[in-house]
Amino acid sequence: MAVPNDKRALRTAFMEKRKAAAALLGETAGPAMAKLFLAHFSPEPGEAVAGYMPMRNEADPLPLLAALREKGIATALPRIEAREGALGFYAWAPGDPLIEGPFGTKEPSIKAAHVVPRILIVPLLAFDSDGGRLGYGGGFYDRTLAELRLRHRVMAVGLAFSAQQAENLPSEPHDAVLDAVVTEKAVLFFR
Ligand SMILES: Nc1nc2c(c(=O)[nH]1)N(C=O)[C@@H](CNc1ccc(C(=O)N[C@@H](CCC(=O)O)C(=O)O)cc1)CN2
Ligand SMILES: Nc1ncnc2c1ncn2[C@@H]1O[C@H](COP(=O)(O)OP(=O)(O)OP(=O)(O)O)[C@@H](O)[C@H]1O
Repeated sequence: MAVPNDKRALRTAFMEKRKAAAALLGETAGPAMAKLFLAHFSPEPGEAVAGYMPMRNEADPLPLLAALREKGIATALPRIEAREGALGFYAWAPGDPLIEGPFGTKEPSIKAAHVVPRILIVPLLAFDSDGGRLGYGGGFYDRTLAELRLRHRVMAVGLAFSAQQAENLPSEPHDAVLDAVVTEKAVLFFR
């Protein structure tokens, strides 16, 4: 099935909004988001938190990953294991080596240990007040959250600039919903 036209136009529009917000807020946003996350979520040691390596003006989760690591919480990054599949997660902390992955991503080394995360920090282009999420269109997080949610409770926490909030994103049956979003200003809970 073709990608709905409105999703494509929204991707272009929110790529621009995210770029402007990143330029405006600079390096202050990542630490502000880390502080807000830690004020609302308290992962237990043993509950791994998955983040991502920021690309193309995405909100920066590295200050948060570093803070979690200091508290003794295991942190991980995704690896694209199959184009049509779910992401795999592998142990990684700021400073650990990275290798080039598909689509311009950077991934943990092949020696990193496999991790099953309970909290996922999710990258996005846009979110809405129902927890709807727009990504790059690969469907990776939709498939990953659907698969993980069959097995155990997961918290999917979007990380975004407040300027990435959309009115009403188009929603398709396969779209996985976010539990919360952390911006530089607030934490929003959706379910
Ligand atoms: N930082 C980060 N890491 C991530 C994601 C992400 O959104 N952000 N992903 C989230 O899923 C996965 C990677 N998925 C991606 C999917 C598509 C493109 C991409 O550049 N797509 C092209 C179109 C390519 C095509 O049509 O073949 C584009 O948007 O121009 C990038 C990453 C896993 N790692
Ligand atoms: N649970 C699923 N099972 C099989 N295919 C899926 C599933 N979820 C998504 N897809 C596929 O992924 C495609 C892209 O989905 P969508 O446009 O919602 O991506 P996205 O959420 O914006 O991207 P991403 O999650 O990679 O950031 C869909 O058209 C569909 O073919």
